[in-house]
Order: sequence, then structure tokens, then C-alpha cells
Amino acid sequence: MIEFDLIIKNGFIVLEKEIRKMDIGIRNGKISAIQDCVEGTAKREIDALNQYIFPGVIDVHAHFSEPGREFWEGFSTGSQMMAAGGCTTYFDMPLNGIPSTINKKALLDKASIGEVKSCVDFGLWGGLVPGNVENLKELAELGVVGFKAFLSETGNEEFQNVDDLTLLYGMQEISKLGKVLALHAESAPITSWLQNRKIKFGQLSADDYLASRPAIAEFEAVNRAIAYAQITNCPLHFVHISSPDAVLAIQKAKLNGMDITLETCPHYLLFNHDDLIEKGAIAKCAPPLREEEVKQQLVSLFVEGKFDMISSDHSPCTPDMKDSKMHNIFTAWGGISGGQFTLLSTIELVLQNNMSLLQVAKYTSTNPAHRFKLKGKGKIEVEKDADLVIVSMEPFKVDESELFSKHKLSIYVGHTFPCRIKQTIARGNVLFENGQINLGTRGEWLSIKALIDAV
Ligand SMILES: NC(=O)N[C@H]1NC(=O)NC1=O
Ligand SMILES: [Zn+2]
Ligand SMILES: [Zn+2]
Repeated sequence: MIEFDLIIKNGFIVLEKEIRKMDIGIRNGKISAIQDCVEGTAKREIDALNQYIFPGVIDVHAHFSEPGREFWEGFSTGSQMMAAGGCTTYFDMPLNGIPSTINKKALLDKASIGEVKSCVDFGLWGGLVPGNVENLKELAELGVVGFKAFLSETGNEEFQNVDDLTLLYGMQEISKLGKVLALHAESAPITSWLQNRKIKFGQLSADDYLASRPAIAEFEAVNRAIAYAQITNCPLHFVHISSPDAVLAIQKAKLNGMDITLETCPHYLLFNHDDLIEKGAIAKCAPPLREEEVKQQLVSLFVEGKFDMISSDHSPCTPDMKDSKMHNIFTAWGGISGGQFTLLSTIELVLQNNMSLLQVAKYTSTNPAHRFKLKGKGKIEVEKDADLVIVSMEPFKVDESELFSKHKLSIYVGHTFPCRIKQTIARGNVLFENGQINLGTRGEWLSIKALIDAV
């Protein structure tokens, strides 16, 4: 008789190609059996009758701002928030903390903080900024998941956006290192010039903010990056793509055989510019939430399969930086606090658009694992890490008291999802249940080891 650590019975398991009611047996943090009826003893059994079991979310885009600005979020609250949202692996961006993750010391210091404080596994991005091209090799050797650069201004002075030459040199180096460059693709000249004009003329409303970051700024930046990638052969990942023309430009490059992926974020598919007008700065992000019509087109492109993954771009700040009494939208922090809702949002979108729940697993776990070579993750399969999330299909209206982020300020408060997270299981440990985090488990930094395992 096999002894398992945990058996999950009767759930609808979201496998790669089908959804089937079966049992899952877990041992030593791994999935060790998936059968119609798993026989054996277990230290614990969960009955998931009428519930769906998805592979744990892999959110490749989060800003936890630690060290240096952990009063914005931090690894403890951030990772607990992720777990509460069904995410069992996240990648932390190289900016918003101090220092930025742009050299070996900053990377190792951040990794050691994360290893103590993060309750789920995590990867770390390295930064590409003017002046650090020679540091990219050491960062790659230590196991960053890839590199991130901004084409527009970043909003914090510790992380400068790249000029075109840095971008070219950086791409050449990243290509040699066999890594991926993630890009925040909005044109710096276009957005800065428009923004400065708005401020100069005292045009400081939500409409002015949207007008200062038009879709053409994204389109121009995407096309420039694609041109540079043609010259350097650098694999690209476009983050938070928000406009249909940019999606189509990327699609064309992919069809020409270029190694490019793209993500969008739930907020671009669920919310629109009216939310910025009505709710104020909590709905401010860059690129901005688009007008309803554009949002609809973006949703159609999602339905057509034009995105590779959905990520949160969780980019929180302190409440005073989102003050709704501020009469100048430009001075408010740009970033959405939404890391807890990637899975629920994707399920909502898939159900709303008559897509299969299989697509949820693909966009939130399988595709990210594949792109970033996380061999042990991304699917519910024997031998994979037991990173699972159990979801019930009951409506869930988000209340402030249920936010696990450090600051309880989010565009999602008041939003009703058609589903709710019941349990999150990370490497076999039941980390989140009954609305609570069970502390005591620790995540691992997916550094060199995970990446070597992938070869
Ligand atoms: N610095 C930072 O986190 N910026 C993010 N926020 C946002 O809305 N878009 C971003 O790129
Ligand atoms: Zn960005
Ligand atoms: Zn971001």
C-alpha cells in the first residue's frame, strides 16, 4: 500500500488536453499518481467534489519592491497574496526596490531575502539599464529568469529606461547568453513629450493621462524592438501589451519565425478608461486602461489565442501615492495592485467568452513554464511539482478584508468573480485554505538549479 502525504479526491482536474474527474496522490512535494481512484493511505485527504483543480499559476510579472521599498509590498505579503490567488511561482521584476537588480550583489541579496520570506517559489528578473551590459553575463550565470528593460520612463530614478544603443548592445549580449529580454514597450519620446505638454498646460485629468500614452506609442516601441531583434536574434517577451495594433505587429513577427512571446494583464481585459475616470488613481497604470471599444478588441484577440500568457504586473504603492483627492493624475503612482486575481480573472474571461477551462491552465501556467524553462512546473502531471489550486465555481465579491497585499487598495475591490480559490497547494503543502495562509512553508529561488534541470 502506497503512503501519500496528501490525496485530493473527486476533483475535475484541468490536464493539458482534457478535464477529467480523478484523484491526485502527492508524495514528497511531487504529484505521484493521477488515477480514477487513487488507492493508498494518506496523512491528509481533501475532497474536491464539484471543484476544479488547476496547475498553480506562474505569474511572470510582479513588483515586490524589496529590498528598499518593502513598505510598498515586500516578499512576505506579496508571496502570501500570490498564494491566496492560486499562484505558486512568481517572477519578481528588477525595479521598484532599491537597489535595482542590475548586478550580482543586488541579485544575491534579493534572492536571500526572498528565500527567507517567500512562501512560494520565485524567479528573479535581472535588469538591463544604461551602463550595465557588462553585468548581464554574471546575472545570467546566477540564474535570472531573463532580463527586463523599459523603453519608456520607469517612474523611479533607480532604474533608467534604455536608450537605443543600450538596447542594441543589450540584445546582442542577451542573445549570446541564451536568455529572453522582457520589454515594457512604450516610446519614451512620444510619452514624455505628450506628458510634458499636458502638464505644461495644466491638463491633468484622467482623459489627459490616456491621451498622453496613446496606442501608437506602444506600436512604435514594439516595432523598433522587433527590428532590433531581427538584427541581434534576441528572444523577446513583450509585457503588458494593451493595444490591438501592437498585438498584430507581434503576431506578424512571430509568423516570420521570430522568437517572441507576449503577455497581457487581466486589468486590460476586465476594466477600461471609465474606471480611471470613476475610481481615480487606483486604476492608473502604464500603458493605461484603454477605452471600452479597444478593450473589446483586445478581448477578441485573447479569445483568438494571440497572447501567450496572462500576468498580473502587480505594481503596488503606499495609499498616499494613489490619493483620490489628488488633482493631478500624472503625479499618482502608475501601477495596479492585482496579483491576487490573475487566476480568477482568467477564469472569468474564459467563461464569459465560451472558451474552455483548458485555456486557463495554458495562459496562467503551461505557457509561462514552457517559455521560461521551468521543467518541473506548468502542468498537472505525474513527477511535476505538486503546485495546485482548487477552485469552486461560486460567485465571489472581492472585499477589502480579503486582500492579502500589504495595502488594501485595489481596483478589484467590489468586483465579482464567478469563482473562488478554495485551496492553494505549493510543493504538496496546503498553503492557503479557508481564506487563510498556513505559514511555515518556504519557497525556493528558481535559480541555476531549476534552469539546469531544464536542459
Ligand atoms: N515601475 C513600475 O512598476 N511600473 C509598472 N506599473 C505600471 O502600471 N506599468 C508598469 O510598467
Ligand atoms: Zn511595465
Ligand atoms: Zn511591471
